[in-house]
Order: sequence, then C-alpha cells, then structure tokens
Amino acid sequence: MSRTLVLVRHGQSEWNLKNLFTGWRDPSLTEQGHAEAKAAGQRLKDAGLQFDIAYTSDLSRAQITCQHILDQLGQSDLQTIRNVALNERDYGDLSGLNKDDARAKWGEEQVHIWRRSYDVPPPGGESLRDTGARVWPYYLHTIQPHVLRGEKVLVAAHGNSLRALIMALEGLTSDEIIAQELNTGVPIVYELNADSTIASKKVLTA
Ligand SMILES: O=C(O)[C@H](O)COP(=O)(O)O
Repeated sequence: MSRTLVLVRHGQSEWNLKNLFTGWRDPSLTEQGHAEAKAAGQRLKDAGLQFDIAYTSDLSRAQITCQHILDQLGQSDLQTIRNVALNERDYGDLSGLNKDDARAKWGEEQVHIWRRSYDVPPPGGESLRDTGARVWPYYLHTIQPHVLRGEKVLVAAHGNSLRALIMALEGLTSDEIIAQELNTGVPIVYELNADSTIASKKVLTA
C-alpha cells in the first residue's frame, strides 16, 4: 500500500516579488507564481501522481496554487479542504514591511532570528513553534489519517507552516530547522510507513 503525502509551497506571490513580509496578509500570485504552480502540477503528473484529497490554507496564494496543480492533473473538482490551521506564520507587526528595510532598522541578525529561529516570535506575531502548535495537531488529527489508510494527499501551503510541519514529520531539531528553506512551487513527495515514519522523500525540482 502506498501512503503518499505531497507538500508544496505556493508559487511566487506579489509580496514575495516586492520582498514584503506577508504572513496572514492575502496577496495573489504573480505571473511567475502562476507558472510555478502549473509547473509543479506538471511535475506531479510526470511522476504519475493522482490525489484522493487536497488540503490548503485560508489564503489565496495557497488555494490558487492548489487549484493549478489539480487542473494540471485533470482533477479540478477534487475534494479540497481549506483550513486556517495551515496558514502562513503570522508575521505580526512586520506584516507589510520590506525585508531589507527591516534589516536596516533592526539589524541583519535580529531579522534572521525572527525569520528562521524556532522560538523567537516577531513582534506581535508567531514563532515557528507557535505555528507548529496549530499545524501539527491539524496534520495529526485530520490529514495523516487519510495518508495512513493509503490515500494520496496534497497539502498546498506556505514556507513556514510547511517548515513547522516538516520539522515534526522528519524529527528535526530546532537547530536543524533553521537551515530548511522551501522554494516556491517545488513539490516534496513523502512515502510514509504504516507506523507514520518516513519511508522516502523526493523533492521534485525543475
Ligand atoms: O510570509 C512571508 O513573508 C513569506 O511567505 C515567508 O517569509 P520568510 O521567508 O521570511 O519566512
């Protein structure tokens, strides 16, 4: 029995392009972002994948990415569940600020800590640990049961909500997660064992 879980970060958003902290704000995809999402779908198609259910966040960039992927697979009408638990980390007071302007104001190191540390939240926002505290229970109770009964599951979400999920899934330490960067529109294909441990991981790069 195959137990397939695919995670994909949304395609480039308008605020990715403008280098703005986004978090729970809701910009759409750029032209490049639409193309990245379609290419992700094509790569999954080339890998011979078809899904039984899809999950995405409450934010447009992830939902549009999910739909592009399903369209490429000829599965436009697949049951797709949207849930706020999969939203990007809330960037709090940084939301809408330019990342370079933030570095000029607070320093390179402080901004890196806010962006990549495990447990230091940006002002008024969520740390990766806070994000994991909502993503992981949702995965465990709602998504994982589908995977373990042999369904193929797509999750289209965000850089940090997926980093939090990957950290728990792969058992990474708070030091190891710092170096994990997720590119936009690149599917990660996991096969799980019956006991929910990871049997294999494949990153479908261009
Ligand atoms: O919310 C954002 O700004 C991005 O989606 C991810 O940002 P990061 O690269 O700073 O984690």
